[in-house]
Amino acid sequence: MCFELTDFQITLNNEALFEPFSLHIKAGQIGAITGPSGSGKSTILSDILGVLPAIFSRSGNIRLNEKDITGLPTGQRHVGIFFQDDLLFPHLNVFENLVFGIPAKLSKKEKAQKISSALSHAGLQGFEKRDIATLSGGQRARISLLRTLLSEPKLILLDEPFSKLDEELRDQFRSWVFKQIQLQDIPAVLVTHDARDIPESAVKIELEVSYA
Ligand SMILES: Nc1ncnc2c1ncn2[C@@H]1O[C@H](COP(=O)(O)OP(=O)(O)OP(=O)(O)O)[C@@H](O)[C@H]1O
Repeated sequence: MCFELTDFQITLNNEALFEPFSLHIKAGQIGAITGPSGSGKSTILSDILGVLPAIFSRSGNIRLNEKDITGLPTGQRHVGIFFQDDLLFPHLNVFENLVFGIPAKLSKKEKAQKISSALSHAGLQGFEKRDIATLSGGQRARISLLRTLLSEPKLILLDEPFSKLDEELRDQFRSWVFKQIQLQDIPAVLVTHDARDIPESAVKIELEVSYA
C-alpha cells in the first residue's frame, strides 16, 4: 500500500493556495501536512477524498497503490476520514454506530465478531450496548476512529484529530491512533497546526504560501 501526491497544487480564483509539493508515503507511515490558517490543508484532504468544491482547481496527481484516483468518485476511493467532530449518532448505541462502518457484504455474525474484536483492541470490550451519551470524550474518540478503520480504508485522512481532547487524553489517544494505523498497515495523511501531534517518523510537508 502506498499513497502519492505529485507536483500537487490547488488554485482558487487563479491564485495558487500554496507552492506545489510532492508527498510519498508507504503503508503504516504518516504524511503530516502543516501550514498557516487558510493555506489549504483541509482543502487538500477534501480533494483526496474526492469532494473538492468546484471553485477550486487542482494540478498534479493523486495516486493510491500505484493507481491514479483523481477521476474516481468518492465511493470508489476507499479513503477513510477521521476528524475532531466525531459525528457519532447520539441516538444509537456503540454497536449500531460501529456497524455503519462495516462493509455490507459481511454476515451479521461476522459483523458482530469484527466489532467485538475492534472494541477489545481499543480497551472497550463489552461496550456494544452502551449509549453514546454515556461515554467519555476519549471513549467517543476511540469509537469514532474504530468506525473509520472498520470500513477497511486503503488510506486514512486525519484532520486535526486530537485538537478537542484535553492534554493528558491527547497524548494517550495520539499514541493509540498511530499504533492502530500501523496495525492496519495503511498510509495516513495528517493535517494539524500543532507540531506535538506529528510523530518523529512522519514524512513532513509544510505548505509554502505565496502571498500576492
Ligand atoms: N467553500 C469555499 N468557498 C470559498 N473559499 C473557500 C471555501 N473553502 C475554503 N475556502 C478558502 O480556501 C482557503 C483554504 O481553506 P482551508 O480550509 O483548506 O485552509 P486550512 O489550511 O485548512 O485552514 P485552517 O488551518 O484555518 O483550518 C482559505 O482561504 C479559505 O477561505
